[in-house]
Amino acid sequence: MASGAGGSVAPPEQARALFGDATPEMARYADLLADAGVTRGLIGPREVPRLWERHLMNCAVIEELIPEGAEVVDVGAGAGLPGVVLGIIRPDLSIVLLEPLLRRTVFLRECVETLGLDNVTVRRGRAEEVRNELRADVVTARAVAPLTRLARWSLPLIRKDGILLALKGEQAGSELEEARADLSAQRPCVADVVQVGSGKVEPATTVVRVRVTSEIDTAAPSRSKRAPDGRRKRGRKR
Ligand SMILES: C[S@@+](CC[C@H](N)C(=O)[O-])C[C@H]1O[C@@H](n2cnc3c(N)ncnc32)[C@H](O)[C@@H]1O
Repeated sequence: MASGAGGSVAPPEQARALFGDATPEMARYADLLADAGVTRGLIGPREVPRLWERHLMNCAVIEELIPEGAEVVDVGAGAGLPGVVLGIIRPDLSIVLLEPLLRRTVFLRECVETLGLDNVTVRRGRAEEVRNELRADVVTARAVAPLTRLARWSLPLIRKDGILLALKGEQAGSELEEARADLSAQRPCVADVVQVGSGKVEPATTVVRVRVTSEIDTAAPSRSKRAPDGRRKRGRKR
């Protein structure tokens, strides 16, 4: 991994409280973002002082919406937000970081390798190109596209009873109301806006949650083998 940019930012007290034992690993990821992430133009240098509060912690709190052992696709992962964060704090999840741009996938692969995240894989491509190959219980997306377009790309990837979690800002409610009819026309679903992380992050993270209530009509193979009890095997290479 190339180095030489902005150095590192120590985790604030609230981050230590939120991440617990995962804090050192999260700090390594923060260093990768602050260093190679900045020199390669994947995040702006002005983001470095607010990496923890605005990016890592803000992303991490969505984990409370994700069921145990879920298969997750992070659409438009960019430099790994929220997918890498989730991979660090939730080793039970199986996560695909889906990203079309080569230099971003190179960085993501380096992060996965450096952090030893064997529950995370990187896939180069656009969401609309992988609908016959990838299936997810949960699709996450942050700062990727307006909701209608994001849903058009993402809903075909989601299993029945699976969810799209779109991290949005203050306009989430109005964006959802404008998109609601279009979402239902794409696939039967129910959608709401939820706040997560109250008391852990300030402000709380706003998420548009879309639960798909219909089966996918085309079959695609599962990405990972489940144990006989239906749960994924845990464990991580260090
Ligand atoms: C503004 S960045 C956000 C990255 C990251 N999620 C974050 O919050 O920092 C949007 C990302 O979406 C990716 N993207 C754009 N269109 C896409 C598509 N159709 N499928 C998957 N990713 C896409 C872009 O390449 C870019 O990396």
